[in-house]
Amino acid sequence: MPIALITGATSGFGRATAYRFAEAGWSLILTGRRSERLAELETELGDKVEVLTLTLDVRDAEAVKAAIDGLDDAWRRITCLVNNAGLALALEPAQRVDLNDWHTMIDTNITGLVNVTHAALPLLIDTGKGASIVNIGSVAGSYPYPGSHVYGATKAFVQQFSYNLRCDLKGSGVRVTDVAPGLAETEFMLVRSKGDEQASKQLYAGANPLQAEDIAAQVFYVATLPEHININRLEIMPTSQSWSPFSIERE
Ligand SMILES: NC(=O)C1=CN([C@@H]2O[C@H](COP(=O)(O)OP(=O)(O)OC[C@H]3O[C@@H](n4cnc5c(N)ncnc54)[C@H](OP(=O)(O)O)[C@@H]3O)[C@@H](O)[C@H]2O)C=CC1
Ligand SMILES: O=CCS(=O)(=O)O
Repeated sequence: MPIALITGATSGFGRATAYRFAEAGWSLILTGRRSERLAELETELGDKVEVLTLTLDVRDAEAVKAAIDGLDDAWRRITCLVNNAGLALALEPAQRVDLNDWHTMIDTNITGLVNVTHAALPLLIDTGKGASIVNIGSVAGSYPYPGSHVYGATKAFVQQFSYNLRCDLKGSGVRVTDVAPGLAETEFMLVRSKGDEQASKQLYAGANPLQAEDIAAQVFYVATLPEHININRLEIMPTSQSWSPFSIERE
């Protein structure tokens, strides 16, 4: 069975993606920081498919490398890497943000993603044709909005890194896709608001947002296309979400 390595599998898109690949019988390497949630996933999915869980903080380059280098032969033929672990922090405008929040987003969404990619690339290249890297970007990487500051910038990195990887992976058979969702109901806003359940409920209320399963279906779709097809970028919004006019400050 093909193997998917999914980062941030303990919640939201990552968790739903684990379920989607399990439905198709894939073997799963599931990672996240919360070991108890990983253990739950192993219990829930382990009787259906092969599951290996790795408690990992993607920001820790050495730990990521040790975990991936240390995979047994049976787990090394990775067909799909889903770089999903990530977060937004801070709802304030840039001039009022705690600098630590910016660093956490950069360390997780950029450094974490490149840590995992760097460690997994040799394995994906060994797998060759049909292998893929699915990076979870965001509409925030393409369109500015107030309060997006470093979060949107990290997702712009994800998009460009995905395109640039394609250039270097030419001839290897490994595909790369930037999946860029818009408003989606997960623990994302709970994390962004630092635990404010009311703020999270309010954001999604009446908006008919994307659900984690909607994104999982798209990730599975791009990873299972015929091997000669590479979707470069897939941008997905709920129908309820669109753009506003430019904002003009008048005298
Ligand atoms: N929901 C949305 O509206 C959108 C989200 N996204 C992106 O989708 C991705 C998934 O977010 P979503 O499912 O919504 O949010 P969730 O908060 O539900 O899930 C985030 C996941 O990332 C993991 N994670 C966070 N930091 C780290 C870390 N340092 N090391 C390892 N794992 C980490 C968490 O696991 P744990 O805490 O156990 O480590 C968790 O499993 C993110 O990259 C996010 O930016 C993109 C567009 C829209
Ligand atoms: O990445 C998340 C989507 S949004 O909140 O920036 O629209």
